[in-house]
Amino acid sequence: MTDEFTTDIYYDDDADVSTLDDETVAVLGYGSQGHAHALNLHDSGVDVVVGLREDSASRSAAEADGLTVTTPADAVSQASYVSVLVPDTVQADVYENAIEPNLEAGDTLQFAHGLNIHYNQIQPPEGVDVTMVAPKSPGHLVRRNYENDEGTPGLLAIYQDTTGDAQERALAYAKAIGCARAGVIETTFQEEVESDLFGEQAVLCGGVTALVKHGYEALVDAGYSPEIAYFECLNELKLIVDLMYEGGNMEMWNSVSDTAEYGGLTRGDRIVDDHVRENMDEVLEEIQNGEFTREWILENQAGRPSYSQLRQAEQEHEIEDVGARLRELFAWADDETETEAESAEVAADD
Ligand SMILES: NC(=O)C1=CN([C@@H]2O[C@H](COP(=O)(O)OP(=O)(O)OC[C@H]3O[C@@H](n4cnc5c(N)ncnc54)[C@H](O)[C@@H]3O)[C@@H](O)[C@H]2O)C=CC1
Ligand SMILES: CC(=O)[C@](C)(O)C(=O)O
Ligand SMILES: [Mg+2]
Ligand SMILES: [Mg+2]
Repeated sequence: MTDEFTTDIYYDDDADVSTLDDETVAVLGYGSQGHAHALNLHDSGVDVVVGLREDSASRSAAEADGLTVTTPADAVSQASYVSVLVPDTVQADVYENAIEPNLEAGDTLQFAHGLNIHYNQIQPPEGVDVTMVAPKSPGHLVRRNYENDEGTPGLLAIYQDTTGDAQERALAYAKAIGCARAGVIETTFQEEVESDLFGEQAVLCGGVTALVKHGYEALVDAGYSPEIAYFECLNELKLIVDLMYEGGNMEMWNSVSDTAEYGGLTRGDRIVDDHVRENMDEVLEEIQNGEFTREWILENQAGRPSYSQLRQAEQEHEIEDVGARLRELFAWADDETETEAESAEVAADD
């Protein structure tokens, strides 16, 4: 563990996967996170059973991957460690119908996102440990990094420690899925939920795609070709962010031209200005006061009308078609099979 920072960060040497030797881990769900956790745990020598509905399209993938698959209720009844990796919006229902009836004293109930616990959608019983191991990465990269002998940073939180060794078991789990290779930061359910919801809304998913689309539209509306706009504002973003990922903003600044560096440093704050920060603070407030979660729960209860409409509009944005056609022309495109994300998306939709 390092104490260089304000939080405790744990690494492989701080955890022992053999802690789980006598445990059976039920992984409920086999989508983005579920398939990664189940396969990484399995490859780390942990006894895993996957819990999926009888009609789930994910079943064939999990069985083809050599994993034992059963229903969520049966998986929980077999397990002493339950990892809830179904969508946030169905967790309360799965908990009520499959988990709670089969949970036993001394079991671990674990999440990869704290929303349902923090916003009181699930009230766990006394007598069980309630933990969180939350990878800071999309699931298919949690798997890819593990297979490449790398890892993804993760957050670890203990909501309830009845047995006295909740943290030891959660750390063993985090190591088994590869997070301790990169660092496991101790936090709380509240801090994980609020920072994760904010990050995905304001920066990683919402903010960045809005920036890309506005940049694309500004160029195309000014008469530049869609192909140039796509390569400039979307494709090259990965290459830029790769440098930031490897060595911080300065590695990127050191690699781009002086012209780009001067232009970026002088104009960047005009594009993402104080008004954007005010909007960020407003979005964070909606997360902290529960407004976002209430809205998301009501949206699902209504059958996702806005979600479906927004997703359709996103799919129909010109940049999607231009990008798909350009990616097909990449010299290596013929080698591509269905991407992991696409296969995880299929699994998630069932
Ligand atoms: N997607 C990501 O990369 C990340 C997700 N998380 C968290 O991980 C958890 C799982 O999310 P994802 O992996 O994105 O889910 P997903 O949508 O990719 O996959 C959901 C899986 O659950 C199954 N499923 C759906 N409804 C079900 C039901 N009623 N009963 C049983 N199985 C059902 C689906 O067949 C699928 O296998 C969530 O709490 C999420 O917030 C945390 C970090 C990152
Ligand atoms: C991949 C991830 O960390 C997210 C954006 O928080 C999520 O998928 O919920
Ligand atoms: Mg996240
Ligand atoms: Mg998230």
